[in-house]
Amino acid sequence: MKPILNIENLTKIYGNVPSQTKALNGITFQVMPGEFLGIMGSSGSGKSTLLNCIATVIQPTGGSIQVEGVNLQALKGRTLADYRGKIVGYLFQNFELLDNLTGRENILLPTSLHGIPEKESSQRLSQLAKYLEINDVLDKFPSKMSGGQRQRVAAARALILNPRMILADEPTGALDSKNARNIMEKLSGLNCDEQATILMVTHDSNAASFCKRILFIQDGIIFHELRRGDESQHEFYGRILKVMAQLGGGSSNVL
Ligand SMILES: Nc1ncnc2c1ncn2[C@@H]1O[C@H](COP(=O)(O)OP(=O)(O)OP(=O)(O)O)[C@@H](O)[C@H]1O
Repeated sequence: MKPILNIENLTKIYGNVPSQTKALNGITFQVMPGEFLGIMGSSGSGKSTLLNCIATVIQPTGGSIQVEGVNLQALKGRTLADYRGKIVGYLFQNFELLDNLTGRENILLPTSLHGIPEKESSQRLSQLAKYLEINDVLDKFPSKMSGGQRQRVAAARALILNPRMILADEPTGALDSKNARNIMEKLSGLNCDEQATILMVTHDSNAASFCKRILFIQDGIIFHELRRGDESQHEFYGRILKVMAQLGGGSSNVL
C-alpha cells in the first residue's frame, strides 16, 4: 500500500531576519490510507503550522508534501481548488459554519461549489445526517444549534464530498466533555467503517486516545511517536498522558 500523505523535511520559517521563527524544523512522516493520526505537542510547537501547510493555507519554506503521489506545490488553479474541495475535508475548532445558512445549506455548500449532481449530494447528506444524528437540526440556523450539533453539522460538511483525507484542527476544543466524546466516537466510527483517513491536531489527551497513532511535536520537530496497537483506549490514554507530562502540557480529564 502506498502512503496517502508523504511529508519530507518540511520547514516553515515565519518573518524576516532578524525576527524569524522556525515553526517547522525538518519534519518527515508518512500517513497510510485509513490511518487515524493524532498530532500533539505543547503550545507553539508547530502543530497548526503543519496542518495549515497540508491544507495549503500557508506555504512551507522548504521540503515537500505529497498527497497520493502529487506534490502540493505543483497544484494551481483548478487542480488546487479540487484538492482543497475534494481531496481534503476540514474540521475546525470553531466550526466555521455560515450563520445565515441552515445546517442543510451549510453542509451542501461544497456540493454546489463543485457541481455535484443533486441526487448524489442528497443521498450522501441523508447517510451523513443519520450517522451524525443531525436530522433534527438540518433546517435550523447555527445560532439555534448546540455546540455539539454545530460540530456534527461541520463534520457533515467536511465529509459531504467524500474527501480522501480529513484534516481536523482541535475539533473538540470548543466542546464540553460529553460532546467532545460524541464527535470523537463519530470520527473514530468513520475511520473504522469507511476507512476514512484522519489527521487531527489536538491538545486533548482524551480525544487523542481515539487515534491509532500519535506524533508528538516539539520545537518544530517530531519528538516522539506512539502507536495504539492492541491496547485499550484507556491504556493508550495513560501512555499519552505520560508523554504529555514530559512535554510539559496535557489534559487532566480522565475517560
Ligand atoms: N503568522 C505567524 N507569524 C509569525 N509567527 C507565527 C505565525 N504563526 C505561528 N507563528 C509561530 O510559529 C510557532 C508555531 O506556531 P503554531 O501555531 O504552529 O503552534 P501550535 O503548536 O499550533 O500552537 P497552539 O497549540 O498554541 O495552537 C510559534 O512560535 C508561533 O508563535
